[in-house]
Order: sequence, then structure tokens, then C-alpha cells
Amino acid sequence: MNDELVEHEIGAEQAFVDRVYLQLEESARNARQLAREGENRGRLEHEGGLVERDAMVFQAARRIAQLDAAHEGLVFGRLDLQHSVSDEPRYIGRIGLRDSERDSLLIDWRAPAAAVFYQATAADPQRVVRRRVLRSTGPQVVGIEDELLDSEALAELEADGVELPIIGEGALMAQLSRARDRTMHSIVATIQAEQDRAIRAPSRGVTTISGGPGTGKTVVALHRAAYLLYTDRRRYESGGVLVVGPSGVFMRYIERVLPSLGETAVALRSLGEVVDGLRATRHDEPAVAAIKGSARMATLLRRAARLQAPGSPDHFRVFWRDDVLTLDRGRLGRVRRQLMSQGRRNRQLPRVSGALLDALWGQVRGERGRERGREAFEDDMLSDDTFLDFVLAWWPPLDAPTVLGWLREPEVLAQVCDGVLSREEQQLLTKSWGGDTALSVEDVPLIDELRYAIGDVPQRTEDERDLDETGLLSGGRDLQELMTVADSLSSGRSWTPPMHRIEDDPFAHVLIDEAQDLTPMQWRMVGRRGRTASWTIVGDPAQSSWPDPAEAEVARREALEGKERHEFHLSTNYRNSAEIYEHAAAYAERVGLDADLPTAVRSTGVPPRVLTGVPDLEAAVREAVLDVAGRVPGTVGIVVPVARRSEANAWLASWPELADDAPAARAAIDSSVTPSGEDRVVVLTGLDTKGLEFDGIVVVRPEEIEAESATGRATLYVVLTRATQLLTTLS
Ligand SMILES: Nc1ncnc2c1ncn2[C@@H]1O[C@H](COP(=O)(O)OP(=O)(O)OP(=O)(O)O)[C@@H](O)[C@H]1O
Repeated sequence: MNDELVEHEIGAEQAFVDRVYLQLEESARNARQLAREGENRGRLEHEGGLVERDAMVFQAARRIAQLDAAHEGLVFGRLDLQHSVSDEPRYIGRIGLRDSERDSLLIDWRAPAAAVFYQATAADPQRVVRRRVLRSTGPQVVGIEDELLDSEALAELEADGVELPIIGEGALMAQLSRARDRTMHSIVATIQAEQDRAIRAPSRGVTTISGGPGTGKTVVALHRAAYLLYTDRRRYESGGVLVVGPSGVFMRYIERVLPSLGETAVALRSLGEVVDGLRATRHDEPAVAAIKGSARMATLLRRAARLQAPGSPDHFRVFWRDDVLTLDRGRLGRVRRQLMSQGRRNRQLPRVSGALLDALWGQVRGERGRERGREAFEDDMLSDDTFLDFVLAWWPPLDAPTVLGWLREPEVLAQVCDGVLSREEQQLLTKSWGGDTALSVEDVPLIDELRYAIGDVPQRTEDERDLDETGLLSGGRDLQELMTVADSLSSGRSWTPPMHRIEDDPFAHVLIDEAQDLTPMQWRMVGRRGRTASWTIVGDPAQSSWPDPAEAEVARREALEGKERHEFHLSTNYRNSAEIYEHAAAYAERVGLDADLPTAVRSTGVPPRVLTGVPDLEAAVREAVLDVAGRVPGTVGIVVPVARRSEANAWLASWPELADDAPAARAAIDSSVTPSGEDRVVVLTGLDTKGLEFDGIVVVRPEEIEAESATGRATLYVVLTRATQLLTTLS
């Protein structure tokens, strides 16, 4: 390649990029000015001024956020079109910008006019002659990659004296060969045609994106979220977009993609964080996870939601006028059943005292009492603290963690397990909830299920009047006090964070990543957030770690019931070198995984290293890790069986050669958490690697990872497909 020519072209592009940055500064200044004007207008204290201020400040603030975010490779694409279409090049960027004459300077990658940038191919150039990708560091153009799409049109242009040199090896290969760091990057500059179709698919019903490892499902889904926000901002920003992924580590891995595309209004949540107010990171062991994830839990929890609060009174007795009035077990049982038949338990709170008064009044026989009448009877009872205390203790307002807490007692659990869980399964659950254990990721859908089964406590603002009418709030009692009563029944567990109300759960769009791993209970949980939403679902069944795919499929169908389907399939593996993927695919075939095998496009000439029968494991791992870390510039993952995680972290922390690359390893020795900080070299378990990628992977004792659970083979397949450059396995 002629260096002078390259420099000349870079210089010409730099001049354009400089112009864009000047414009960007001016637009940012204008946006800030707009924000200030909005503030001032808000000081005029009439209503119109305030509404107007909110709208202006909101718009301006969003624009500022967008422009700030756009600093990473703001301008990345250029299209030279046949002159019959335009003799000006068309520039594509992360956001759209107009110059001071309001002429288009930069086209947003999501705009219809940018679609051709991704869809044109040499076979179907769509009047594009040359597609150019600019590589930049901040505002500095550092490289150019061209693709010639229409050589005949180029010849014609050259005959007219127009020069369009073709430079570089092609943008995609350059992009795929880059070193990996700890976060995923956007692919706006190199989205491929089949990916573009999935990104721009209209948002109706359920869009599923399938494909084997490394085909870009995650990154495509994130670009789709950005695309949807662009096309219908009002709907998706006000209704919300929820992105759900497998783990906190994964969410941190993908968290920068959307902001780098100028989008910040998306809720990114791992499966342990889907319920507002809860945050679980710990996983139960596979046998417990299999029980907690099963749809059978829904039956069990429905029963639990109807249980009488453990420790609550089952008898009430009062003298009134000439009568002894009693509520015994039988009477209370009838009132309970009647109330339960009318709707969710917490929603019945305003009716409880009325129903009990009915049952008591029916027993008034004495003449003096009948003469005074029902109204006087109610007045007397509702000013009687013993009656009010009984009502609150017998039918306390409940929150879902409290009800789950009841099931920690084996006798209470046994009451709801008949025909649902075996005795051994009950014992496993009891053990998992014993002691001071924090909530697990698998507990979160159980709490959500209970939230819906018991309903929200009527809200003070909306329903205060209702409650007041019952007398429950008389004498200075309020909802706060009701909740305190509930707490006193909650057997000392620590799972009572504030949770939003269930009516606040729904989103306008729900995006599920690694969908093959959702358990039936998790499908029910996310399903409730997307009843009226459109959906994007990405996954690869061969990578599933859920042992009962048929049961998960039923729950998935129920969650998406009645929605139309649109399916997209991705067929190229952009992550692994061809050599690494060939090894992984051969493994999948050998162990009988029904895998969707994509084509890996990038060859490195370096096959995986497979070491067997190593005598000294630590020495062998050390040699392998140092070798890989010395040969790749980016991240290295040491993947180990769960039982070896602490040991492996201790090894890593003790190797002086890697002290700078793995400062967090020491802290991870005793904890059961995986990679933190910005370490280049990390220890992970098989399940931790889901969705992630590394330049190099060293797999320690793959046969043990395989034997760890019923789906260990799928987990090992995932592990073998995480490396971009080098893979070593040690058995
Ligand atoms: N068009 C593209 N241009 C550049 N890089 C791409 C492109 N498509 C995908 N990639 C890269 O390929 C890698 C794999 O992408 P991604 O993680 O989205 O795949 P996936 O299908 O979700 O993988 P898995 O199912 O194995 O977790 C990422 O580094 C991503 O940036």
C-alpha cells in the first residue's frame, strides 16, 4: 500500500471530521443555552411556564448527554454513491448532526438513509460505489478501511476524473482481530447485512434472534434496542426498555455499548436484579436451582400465599351487652375462605374487619344488643383495641419476602408441598434457606411470584379512605403501623427491602439475552414485565444450562402468549478463530449436543493446545497461563470447576509474573464471587463465562466441568467458544 496515498486520504477525512467536531461543540453550546432558558422560564410561576420548562430542559439535557457520549468514533462511515444519486459523499455517525444552515452533515446510523451502508454488498451494491470505514481514537482519524462494491461504476467515475482510491484490508477483519478488553464495544461501523436486518426489524410482537456462539446475538440485540429508541423515542422512553442478561459480570461487560451509541435510557438488569429493590448475585447449587426454577414452584407458592400467617391467633372472644361472641377456628376458616375468594390477599385488607364484624354480629342474641343495633355494635368494636389488634394479627398486611420466609420452617413448607415436591426436595430447599444465607438469584422469581399472588397493600393515597372506613386507621393507626405488625410475624429474616408496586413493573420493550438459560420461574417473572410489550429474545439452545428444556418452553410460550413472531438467524461466528471454533464444534458433535454450528470467518493458523495427563496441575496451569498471557495483548480467562475456584485464585495471586495483571485475584480467594475490577487475567467457573469473551482461555480439568451438572457438556461447549485467539485445555 502506498503510504503517501493513505496519509493523503486520512488527512482529507480528518478535515471533514474536524468540521463535525466543531459543529458538535456548537450544538452542545446551543443545547446548554436551551437548558438555561428553560430553567429561567420555569421561574415564571404559572403552570404553562413549568410545563414548557420541563419539556425544554428534558430535550436539551438528553441532547447534551447524547453529544457527550458520542466522542468515541463519532464519524465512522462514508458512502460514495453513483453520481446519478449524489455527487456528495454521505457520512454516517453515531448520532445525526446538521450544520448551521440545517443541512445534514452527519447521518445517524439508524436513519433510513444510513441503511444502505449496512445492506449494500458487491452482489447488490444498491448504487454504492465505495464503502469506507474510518477508524478513530477520539477525534483523531487513525485508519481507513475501504470496500469496493461496484467496479464498473468506479471505472465510470474515474473516466470522469473522480478519484476514489481503495485502501485497507476490509473493516470487518480489522475489527475482529482487535485485542479484547473488559467491555463489549459497539459494532456500528461493521454491522453485517444479516445482522442489520435483525436490528431494523419492525417492533411488533416477539423478534427472536438465534445463532451459534459468537454470531453477534448480544451485540445485535443491543443495537436493536438503540434502533427502537431512535424510531419511537416517545414510546420506548416513557414505557421503558428492559434488557435482561445472565449475571452482573455480563451486565458490566455490555454496559458501555448503549451509552456509546448515545442511549442511556435503558434498564440493564441481571436475572438477580429484575425485581425492583432486590439484588441477588449468589447462585444455589444445581440440584437446588433445578427445584427453585421449576414451574412446580408456582403451585407451591400459590398455596403459600393462602396460608394463615404462622403464629397468628386462631381464636377471638368478646363480651358485648348480654352475649359472649366468639370466632373459633371453624368460623375464622369460613371468613378466610370467603375473603380469599374475593381476590388477592393484601387487597382484602379493607374488608377484613367488616367480614369479622358480620360473623360476630350474627351471634348477638340478647335483646339489649339487638335493640342498640348493628351500627352501635360496630362503633363499639372499632374503638376496642383488642378487636383491632386481633384483626391486624389475624390478617396482617404482608410482603412477599415475609411469606417466603415462612417456608423456611420445614413444617410450614410441608403444608404446601403435597403432591408437588418430594421429601428429599423439601429438605434441599430447607437447607438452602437455612442460617443467614443471602437471597439467591433463584429466590428472586419466587419472591416475584408471591408479590403477584398476595397483591400490593392498598396504597395510602389511593385507598386510605377505604381503610379509614373500616376503622383500621382510626385512633392514630396508619399503614406504617400495619407494616410493623407484619414485621413482627416475619421470624427474623432479613429479606425485606422496599419493593415497587406490581403495577409499576411493566415495560414497553423487553429484551432477553441468553434466553436458553431462563428457568420456567424466570420466564414467568420476565413475562409479567412484558405483557403489553414488544420483545426481542436472543439465545442458542445448545448453550443451555437448564436441564428441562420442554418445561422452560411451556413457560416461555405462556409468557409470550398471543404475540406474533418474527425470526432471524445469524450464521457467522465473529468471535472465535476458525481453529478454535473447529475444536469446539467437534466437541459439540462428539458429545451429541444438537448445536447450531456457524461458520468462523477468521483464521489465525494457531490450533488449540490440548494437554492431557498433566502430573503437576499448578505447574502446568502456570506454564499455560504465562504462555497465553505472553502471546495475546488483551484479556485471559482461566476457567476452572467450581470446587477449584479458590485454589486457582490462590495460585494466580501467588505468581509474581502476573501480579500486575491480576491484582483482584487475592481478594477473590475466599469469596464465591468471580472476576472483579479491571484485571486482565481472571479465574472463572464455567457458568461465569456465559456471554463473555477473552483473547485467551485456559481450561483447567474440562472433564470436571463437564461432570458438574446434568448440563455440564453444554457448559463446557460454552467455555470452549469464549476465546478469540488462543485456547489451551489441561486434563
Ligand atoms: N458485525 C460485527 N463487526 C464486528 N464485530 C462483531 C460483529 N458481529 C459480532 N462481532 C463481535 O463478535 C463477538 C461476539 O458477539 P456476541 O457476544 O454478540 O455474540 P453472541 O452470539 O451473543 O455469542 P454467544 O452466544 O457465544 O455468547 C463480539 O466481540 C462482537 O463485538
